[in-house]
Amino acid sequence: MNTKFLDLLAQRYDSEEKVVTEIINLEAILNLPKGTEHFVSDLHGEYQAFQHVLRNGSGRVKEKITDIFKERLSEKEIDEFATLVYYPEEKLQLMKNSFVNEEELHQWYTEIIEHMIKLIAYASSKYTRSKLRKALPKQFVYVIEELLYKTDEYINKKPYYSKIIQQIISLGQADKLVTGLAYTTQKLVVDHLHVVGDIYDRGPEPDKIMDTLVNYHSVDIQWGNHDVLWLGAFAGSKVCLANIIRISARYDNLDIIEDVYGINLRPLLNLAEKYYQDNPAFRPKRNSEEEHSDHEQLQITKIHQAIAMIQFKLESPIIKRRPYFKMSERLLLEKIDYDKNEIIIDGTVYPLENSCFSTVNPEKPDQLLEEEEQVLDRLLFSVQQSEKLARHMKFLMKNGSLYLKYNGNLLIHGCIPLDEKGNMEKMVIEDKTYAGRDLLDIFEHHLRYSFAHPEETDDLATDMVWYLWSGEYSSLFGKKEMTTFERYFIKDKQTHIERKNLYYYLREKEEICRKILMEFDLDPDQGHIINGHTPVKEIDGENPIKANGKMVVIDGGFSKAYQSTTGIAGYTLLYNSFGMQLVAHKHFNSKEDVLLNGTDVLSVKRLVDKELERKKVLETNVGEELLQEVTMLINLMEYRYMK
Ligand SMILES: O=P(O)(O)OC[C@H]1O[C@](O)(COP(=O)(O)O)[C@@H](O)[C@@H]1O
Ligand SMILES: [Mn+2]
Repeated sequence: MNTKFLDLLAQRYDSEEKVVTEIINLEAILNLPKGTEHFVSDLHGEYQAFQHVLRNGSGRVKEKITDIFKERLSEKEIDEFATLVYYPEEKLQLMKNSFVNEEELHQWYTEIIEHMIKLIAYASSKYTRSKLRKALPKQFVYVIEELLYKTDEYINKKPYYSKIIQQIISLGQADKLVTGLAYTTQKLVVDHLHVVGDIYDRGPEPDKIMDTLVNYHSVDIQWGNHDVLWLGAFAGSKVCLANIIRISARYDNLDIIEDVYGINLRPLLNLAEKYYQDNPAFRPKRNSEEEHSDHEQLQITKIHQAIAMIQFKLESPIIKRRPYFKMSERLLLEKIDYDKNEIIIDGTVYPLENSCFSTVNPEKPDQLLEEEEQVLDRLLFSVQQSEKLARHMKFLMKNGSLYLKYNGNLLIHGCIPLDEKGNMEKMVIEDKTYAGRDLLDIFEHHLRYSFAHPEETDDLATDMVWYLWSGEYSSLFGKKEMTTFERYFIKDKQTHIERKNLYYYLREKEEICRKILMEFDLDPDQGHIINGHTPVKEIDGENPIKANGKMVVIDGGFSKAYQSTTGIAGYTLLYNSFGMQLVAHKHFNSKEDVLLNGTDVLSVKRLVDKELERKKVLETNVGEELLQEVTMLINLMEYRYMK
């Protein structure tokens, strides 16, 4: 081993004792049970529902409370306790209002603090003391540790402990302590979070989800097609930008663009007012609680049309300059007979309805009006100047990837494109052929390049980000075509169908999943593929656990817009040292409902896989890294202290 490196390391571990202590510490950690991984996907802006799942650890919090207190507390008391752990600030307020005098309140504080300490002792039993310390509220570390490590045999210390608690209460620190303990518990039940894509679009608060993730103790993200659309917009893709605004208008979420990210929509509105009228196909879907005035609704409808038409025009030049995208069938503006208001697709003539083509020049249908170009330039400038968006997008890049190999599993939002024989589908990009893992790697390479060069707007990397959104062999889209145009303008529903890649049928087969795992150098006996993206329709009897347990699909529809088709309100997955469990969540009403009624017994669990032997840190990704550290420290030991 490089002695220079060892000399550097010796600066940090500058005594024999320090090296020995660290080796012993790491070896001990390697033999602890692996931490709990929590998988969520397709959050689609549903911040409240996401918060709930995060705070209750997909049922883990209540499970732990029940384990310890089922003999001592009633079901109602367990519910109340759990709610306090999920939403400490609000629940404290409610509790405080429910007591008639201070004495009662103090009595309650005393009990609840003791209960919380017990809960934390239990929830942290598989962690080292040092890890637990890091999860404790800073200002109370000393006090909590005193309370945690008390042993009941020392009866003579009892007054000392109750004195500590009484002091905390009388010094007015109880609320802070309870709140801190609640958040510590949340951290302890889930060690690491995976978000398997689609944070953005449809729902009202993706920005708040991003803020939560930025502050979360340990998280990675596998980008979804919608996330990539936002990344693309920030990276300079005008067509991605048009798409995010179109979807925001469609779902009545323009305030995310305008108020949250501070992007000025005024120029777009002016253009929209000039060229568009009311149009039923472009009215926003009812999303928010608040009613719009007719005038506001009309404005959104006009913006929706203006940006949709810009989007369609922007697609053409990309399709033309990238023949290997094989999207020429999507040059729909050229297939329109503007006099007859019809379109010919695959030899069939379809009448167009709700058309709004007043900015289209039939001779050159993809030509943008000068005004449209100006609007786009200003929008792009505004997007790339938004500090908040920059913060969120950089985080998404830093913590995200197209796919992830983690503890033997393959996490990917969409698919690995396959052909009819189940082989990895090939795609030619600039005369080179890619398939399987190589294809995904080149996609990711282009996305990262595009993000690093936001000033380039028409290069291959930037076009490729749009391909990831809607191209046939995109691992995030995984369908033959995106029929957005047909959905707006053609009545015949046959034209709306988006044919899925064969992956979505073949993934039911175990041998296909094993083959994919091997393509990614994963052990097919141990590994699973974890997917999001396609809502699992429980309602129709679809099973989210496929291919003899090798494949788990966890898009159950956090997105309210999709809950009627799935019949549930989202799946999450838990993977701890005992195995993997799928949790199906029923509809989440509101935080208020949970606070007042404790309505939280909503999850149904299903076992995906049970470990024959409890899995240790040693067998995880983190374990691998720790092992390398141990090896380095042993080298240091030999080099420095054992000569
Ligand atoms: O439900 P909407 O708003 O019409 O969106 C439909 C579009 O969304 C997509 O399903 C992509 O979004 P998802 O990744 O959430 O599935 C497209 O395939 C489809 O064209
Ligand atoms: Mn998706």
